[in-house]
Amino acid sequence: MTLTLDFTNMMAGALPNGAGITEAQWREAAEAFRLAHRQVMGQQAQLGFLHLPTNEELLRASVAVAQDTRGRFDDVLLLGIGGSALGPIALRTALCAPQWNALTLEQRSGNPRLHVLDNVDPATIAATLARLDLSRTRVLVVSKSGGTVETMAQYLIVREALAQAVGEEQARAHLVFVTDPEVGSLRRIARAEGITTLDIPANVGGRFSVFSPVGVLPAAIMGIDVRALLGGAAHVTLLAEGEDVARNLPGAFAVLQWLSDTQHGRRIQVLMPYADPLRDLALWFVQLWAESLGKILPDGTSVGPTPLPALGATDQHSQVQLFMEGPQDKTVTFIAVRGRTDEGRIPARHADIPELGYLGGHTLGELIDIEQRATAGALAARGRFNATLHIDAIDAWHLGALMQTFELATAYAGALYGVDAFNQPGVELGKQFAYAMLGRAGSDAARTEWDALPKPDPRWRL
Ligand SMILES: O=P(O)(O)OC[C@H]1O[C@](O)(CO)[C@@H](O)[C@@H]1O
Repeated sequence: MTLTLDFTNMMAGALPNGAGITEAQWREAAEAFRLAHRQVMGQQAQLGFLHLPTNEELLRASVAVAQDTRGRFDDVLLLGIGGSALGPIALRTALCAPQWNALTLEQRSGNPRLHVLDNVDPATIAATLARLDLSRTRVLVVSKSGGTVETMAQYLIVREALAQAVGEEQARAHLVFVTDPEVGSLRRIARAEGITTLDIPANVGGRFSVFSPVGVLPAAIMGIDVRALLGGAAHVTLLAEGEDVARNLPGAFAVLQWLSDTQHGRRIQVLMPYADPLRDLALWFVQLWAESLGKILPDGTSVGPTPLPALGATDQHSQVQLFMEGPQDKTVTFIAVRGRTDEGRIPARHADIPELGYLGGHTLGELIDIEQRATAGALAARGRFNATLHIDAIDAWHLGALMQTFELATAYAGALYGVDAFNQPGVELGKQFAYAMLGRAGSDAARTEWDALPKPDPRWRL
C-alpha cells in the first residue's frame, strides 16, 4: 500500500529550454513550507478534518446507521450539494462496482443503490422520484450548515413525497440527517421530531468533511471498507506531521503547485487520473482547491490557481492538444494505478494489418498505463510541467490516502498563498441576491443592492 509523487517533470533539468522549478527555488520553498506548516498546525480550530480518520465514535455512529439501513431499504437517496455530495459521489464511483445502481441486489452483495441529488434541476428530481419506491428508500439529508437553499428545497420536496408514500409517522423513520452538532435548521427539525442525526464536527468544513459521516455513512451503507478508507487517510495525516517538505507528500504537492503558479505562471492546475473510477475524484478536488484558494488578499489582490478536471486516456482526444500547445499556464498532475485487477487482454486479430496487429497480446491495463507515461513524457518534452501520483490499486485505503493528501495540500496551499483556506466569502453575494428574490426575511440590503444593478440594456441584446 503506497502512494508516491514523482515530480521530475516539474523540475528544471528534466524540461527543455530552462523551463521548470529550479533547485534554488525548491530549497527556498522548503523554508516557506516550514512556516506554512507551522501556521496550518496553529489553526486547530479549523483542522477538525485531521482528526476524522481516528474518530472511533463517529465511525461507530455511521456503521450503526448503515447496519440499520441494509436489508431494510433497497435505495438510498442522498440530498446535498458541494462538499456534502461530491465526496459521496467520488467514493461511489471509485469504490463500488461500475454501474452500481444498475446491478441486481445479489451483484451488489445485498447493499442498496445510492442516488445523489446534488442540484435543484426539477427534471432530475422528478425523474429520480418517479423511479424510486419510497417505501423502500432511506433518505440522507446532508448539510454542514443545515440550511443550504438547494438542499433544503430538495428536502422539502422529498419529505412531502415520502409522507404521501408512507405517511408522516413512517417518513421520519426513513430520514437520517447529517449536520452540525448544534446549529442550523436540520438540527432544529431533528430535535423537534426525533429524527436520527449524525454529527459533522463543528470544526470540519463542508469540503473537508468526506471522512465524517458525510462520506463514511454512504460508504458504509454500500459495503465499502470504511476502516481501510480511514486507515489510508490516517496514514497520510501521520506522513504530514513533519515540516520537511522533502518528506511531506501533501506539502510537496502544495509547494509544487504554488511555485508553478507564483514563479512560473502555471495558474491552471489539471488533475488527470488515468482510471474511470477516479473520474469523480477530480471533480471533488475541484471544489476543494477552488473554494479554498480563490480569494482576495488584504491588499486587494486576487489569488488562486484554477483547478481543471481531466480523464486519461479519454481527454487525450479532447484537452491534451491544449495542454501540449496552448498557453504555458498549466500543470498536469496524473494519477497512475500500478496494480489493475482486470487487465483485459487484447485479442491478436488482423495480424496482417500493421496499424492494428501490434495491439494483439497487449492488455488494456498496459495500454492505459503506457498512454499515461507517453503523455507525461510528451508534455515534458515540450516544457509542460507535470507530475504523477502513483497508487498501487484503486481501493478504500488508497482513496483515503489520496483524499487526505489533497485536503492537507489545500490547507498548506492556503498558508503559502496567504489566504484562509477554510472560508468561502465569495459565494455569499449570489446567495443573498437569490434570497432577496425568493423573499427570505432579512435580505432587504441584498434587495436594495440587487435593485441598484444595471438593468439589461436593449442595445446589448440579440
Ligand atoms: O454542507 P452545506 O452547509 O449544505 O454546504 C454545501 C456547500 O455550500 C458551500 O458552503 C458554499 O458553496 C460549500 O462550501 C459547501 O460544501
